[in-house]
Amino acid sequence: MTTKIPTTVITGFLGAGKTTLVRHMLAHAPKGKRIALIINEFGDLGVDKDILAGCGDETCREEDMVELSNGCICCTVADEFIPTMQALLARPEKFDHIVIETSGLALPQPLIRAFNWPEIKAQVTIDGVVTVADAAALAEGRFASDEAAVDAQRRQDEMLDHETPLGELFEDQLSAADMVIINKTDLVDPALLEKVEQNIRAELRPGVGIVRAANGHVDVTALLGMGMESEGDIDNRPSHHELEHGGETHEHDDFDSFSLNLAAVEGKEHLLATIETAIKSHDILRLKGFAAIPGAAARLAIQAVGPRVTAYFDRPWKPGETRETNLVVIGESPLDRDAITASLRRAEPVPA
Ligand SMILES: Nc1nc2c(ncn2[C@@H]2O[C@H](COP(=O)(O)OP(=O)(O)OP(=O)(O)O)[C@@H](O)[C@H]2O)c(=O)[nH]1
Repeated sequence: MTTKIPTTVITGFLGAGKTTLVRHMLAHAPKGKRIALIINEFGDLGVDKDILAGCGDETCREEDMVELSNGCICCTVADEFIPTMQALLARPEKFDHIVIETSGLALPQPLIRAFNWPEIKAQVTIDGVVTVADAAALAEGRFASDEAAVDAQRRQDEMLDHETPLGELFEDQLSAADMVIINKTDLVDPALLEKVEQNIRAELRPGVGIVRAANGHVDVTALLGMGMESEGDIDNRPSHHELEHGGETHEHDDFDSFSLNLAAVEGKEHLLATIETAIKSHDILRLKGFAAIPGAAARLAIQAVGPRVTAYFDRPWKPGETRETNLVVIGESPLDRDAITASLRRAEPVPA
């Protein structure tokens, strides 16, 4: 009997901390364990892979990372995910574990179901589905922008089980979970955190564990080796989208993303302030990328989740690398691309 390779699926909304968790997992995985990583990202810049590849640990080998950037993994199961998995399994090097980071907008259910496809079923199994929840976003009510209005509407219309696209997607991600990590606990006070946890618990299947964390710091040995074989239990993990739209493709047309290149920026503080203003003036859910700061020998990684903008120099520029600023912007459709672009271009130096 061949032993199947365990695969951990990491899901969770945009900016919840999936990449941060993966980085922690790779850094703290048992020595000698070879882990392959499949990264799927909404937006076409490949920021997550770049961040992970910059980690420098023996476990973050760039050749063990595969990027699926052609749309959300749940919509590209047949065309992209299965062939990618087959190619990974056909490699001469053997992996002990596979980790899949889905995009923040992915429905986990189609991906879980894919593990029942004969092409891969014989060789891999889902060790566990881990859903990362953003405690700060939940505490601030960012998933249901007007929860009271939605509830009032619900009371009037029993058929209306449709929340905001964000709320619905988040519930699909929770119902798929074998374990939920409530992340960003450092940003939320304990009483509110308790409420967040209660709300999450109400959406989970019985018995699903909840772990609280900051910066994805969880016990990695508990995370790898859950042995859930989740693909066998897919019918118990309902998805709003699948129930309401049958087998129709999930188009993600509720969300939009575009990337922007700035040849030069005036300076770090000015750039971050400009981004903050753009986020406040437009409905941007997520913004990330890398910036070339004048005079800096390292590139600046920029991360914005909702109103919170952070930045750090992640690695030195490589010799010959083009020093430029690339940002990806994600939000609910329709994004006013022209206005957001104009707003972000204020970070460029004013011509003399
Ligand atoms: N304060 C705080 N920030 C966090 C925590 N976890 C992650 N972050 C920050 O949140 C931002 C988003 O984290 P990521 O790990 O990139 O989130 P993600 O879920 O991979 O994002 P997408 O792939 O874009 O959906 C980064 O700036 C992280 O440093 C946490 O526990 N506390």
